[in-house]
Amino acid sequence: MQLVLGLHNLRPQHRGCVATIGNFDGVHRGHQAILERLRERALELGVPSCVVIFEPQPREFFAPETAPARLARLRDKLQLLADAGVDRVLCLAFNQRLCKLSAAEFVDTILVDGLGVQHLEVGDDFRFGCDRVGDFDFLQQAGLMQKFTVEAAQTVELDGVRISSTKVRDALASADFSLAERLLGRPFTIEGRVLHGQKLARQLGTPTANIQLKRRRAPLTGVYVVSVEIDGKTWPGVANIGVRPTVAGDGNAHLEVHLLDFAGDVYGRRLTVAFHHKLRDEQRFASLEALKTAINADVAAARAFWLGQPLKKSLK
Ligand SMILES: Cc1cc2nc3c(=O)[nH]c(=O)nc-3n(C[C@H](O)[C@H](O)[C@H](O)COP(=O)(O)O)c2cc1C
Ligand SMILES: Nc1ncnc2c1ncn2[C@@H]1O[C@H](COP(=O)(O)OP(=O)(O)OP(=O)(O)O)[C@@H](O)[C@H]1O
Repeated sequence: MQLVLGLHNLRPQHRGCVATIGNFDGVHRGHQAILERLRERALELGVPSCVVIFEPQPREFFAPETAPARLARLRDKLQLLADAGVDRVLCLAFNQRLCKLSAAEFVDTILVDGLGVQHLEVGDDFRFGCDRVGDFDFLQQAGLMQKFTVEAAQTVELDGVRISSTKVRDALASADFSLAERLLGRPFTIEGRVLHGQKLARQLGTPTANIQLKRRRAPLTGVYVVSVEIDGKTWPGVANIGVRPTVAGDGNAHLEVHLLDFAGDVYGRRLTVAFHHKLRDEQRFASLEALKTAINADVAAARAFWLGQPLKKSLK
């Protein structure tokens, strides 16, 4: 999959494609259906498929403090789009200039002049352009004039409710991991590289792998029963995701995993963590001793959870 960063990096050879536009946070089953249709259209027309995404996402630009935590980092989103067979991603900087483009300017500059789009695939609720005035009808009218076709993808629902990134976030916030899995079409996982921590965990009796989240906020916080994939092998574990109030961290979200039956060095390795069950909220303890007692209880609860439960071999 080819990644084009910014409109200015589009070249004449990039013109001619089928495209879709959106945040695609988490690449859930609704997104997957659009991507599937996009792939079919690309094959029919003999042109590449292109997904237009924004960085930051529009809500993060307009309201950075209240925008929801992302389900996946940009790197993971690109991997998921590549896995869905997308040929090209155009990642546009969402800034003052872009957000002021009218719907007509957006179509002319990005879709027609930039991408030479032949077919557009969007959800029926898709809105774009300054003040979100552009919609499906607007695109269809523009397509008639500028010679591209537009199709509204059928809404994908689960139990009568439209699947959305928001619904996945709600499922994670209420620790309903089986619902999250049904919305995503795969288990919810967080992937990252293991960094060196403050080396306090050893003193607490439970060594932990500190996974770099590279984001300020995570879509879930608390203590969880997890499984962890390392080099294709899956291990049971218990994890804390949060700001670690007892040891006064840097204010950023951290993910720390204690692997139940693993003895070895994981520094620098990439781990994939799948969440199965919430044990409790993160707490500020009065002493390290109290934190240690709580962690020991978490480990015991995680062992009890895994007793008699088969570990899924692969998280993908
Ligand atoms: C299962 C588990 C539960 C945890 N629960 C909390 C908690 O409730 N509150 C908190 O401040 N830190 C919690 N922590 C994080 C510890 O504060 C952290 O592991 C410790 O500070 C060691 O950090 P280090 O790995 O950077 O040395 C938890 C860690 C684990 C593994
Ligand atoms: N359940 C769905 N069925 C069909 N199309 C969808 C569905 N969800 C999103 N889409 C379409 O996928 C494209 C990208 O969607 P986008 O990620 O911007 O929104 P979303 O998933 O609804 O997220 P949010 O909850 O943050 O609004 C848009 O064209 C959107 O209309």
